[in-house]
Amino acid sequence: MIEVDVGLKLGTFDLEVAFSNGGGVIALFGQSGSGKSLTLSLIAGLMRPDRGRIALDGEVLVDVERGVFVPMHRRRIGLVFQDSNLFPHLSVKQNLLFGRWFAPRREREIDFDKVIETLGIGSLFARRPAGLSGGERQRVAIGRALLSCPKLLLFDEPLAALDMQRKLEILPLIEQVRDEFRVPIVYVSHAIEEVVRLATTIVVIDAGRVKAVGSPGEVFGQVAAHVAEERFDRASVLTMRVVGANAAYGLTELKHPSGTVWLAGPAGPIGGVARVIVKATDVTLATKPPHDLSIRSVLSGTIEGIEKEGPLAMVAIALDGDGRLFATATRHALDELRLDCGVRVFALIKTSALDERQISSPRS
Ligand SMILES: Nc1ncnc2c1ncn2[C@@H]1O[C@H](COP(=O)(O)OP(=O)(O)OP(=O)(O)O)[C@@H](O)[C@H]1O
Repeated sequence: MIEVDVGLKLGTFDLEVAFSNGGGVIALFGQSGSGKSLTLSLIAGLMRPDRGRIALDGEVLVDVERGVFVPMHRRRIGLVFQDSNLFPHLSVKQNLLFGRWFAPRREREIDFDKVIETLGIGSLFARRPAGLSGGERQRVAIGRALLSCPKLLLFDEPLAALDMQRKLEILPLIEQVRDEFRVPIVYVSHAIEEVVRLATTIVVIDAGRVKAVGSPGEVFGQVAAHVAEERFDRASVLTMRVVGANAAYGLTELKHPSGTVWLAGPAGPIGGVARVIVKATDVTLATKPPHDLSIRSVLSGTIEGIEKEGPLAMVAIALDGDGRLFATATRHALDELRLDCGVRVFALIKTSALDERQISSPRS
């Protein structure tokens, strides 16, 4: 259990954040410069807050009022950054063992071989970090952090420097770390696909303040207040069943009570359940079922809310059966189609807008 309630003033920037998490992944999500990395630095012990308290599993790491500050190396916290920060003069194996060295012998519960196998890094032992690809470096960095048998793992934009293919390789590994090694994680990112896929709880940070806390569905299910600014961050999380596949075209068919969504790529076994993340900007609205269009993914529902700002609008749709879907539209389109609360609509989703990253298996 991580408990954070701290304040820090740096120049003109004022950070005041409070949140706690019992386990799983807590994601700090927000725009660049909102204070996510500063919050991680305070948890890691890289910086001291001006006020407040941080506790991990009941142990107080920082209590400004009582003069408590546990130094970084005694916090038992593993760090993974965007650039892996491996020691360039050490081999991969030495880097991994360095992480191990920090764990007190009797607390080395995490099995070395299991970590190496999970991350697929056994063949890299003799190599130096400079000779590794970006994805390999991040896998070794995750291994090093995990092998220190931390009480908490901190990830700061670990995928930001990687291309899409590498991201798709590493995301499932982070999920495995979450599920198999059961180390609580605080994960910083401004990529909505990553936080929705990984997080149990999302803390939205905006200009140094906590703006929202909740599950992915709760946090991204709120109606946008600032349409223009938030439209690229707005997404819906829908629970669907995997019902079939079109192997010839590499497509997976997902069913929701309101319709069908096709995914370009795999989504787990047929019969399984998947969470699908649909960005509001990838949804088009129609008042009739579409004909003669290339769109194959269509969900039906009723408009339950509209927020307008400038030329744009954010439309919230109560899908038939269950769930809420957001769609962006221009105000011009709303007027032409006479879209208003209570109107039945068909939401068209571009299949190519959804990839494996937008799909995850819900955790128990
Ligand atoms: N040492 C410092 N002195 C003064 N201001 C700082 C210092 N470190 C960070 N800041 C400011 O604090 C704010 C929050 O920075 P932070 O790195 O936490 O943002 P972030 O949300 O992690 O952004 P990004 O996603 O770009 O990394 C920024 O405005 C930054 O300029």
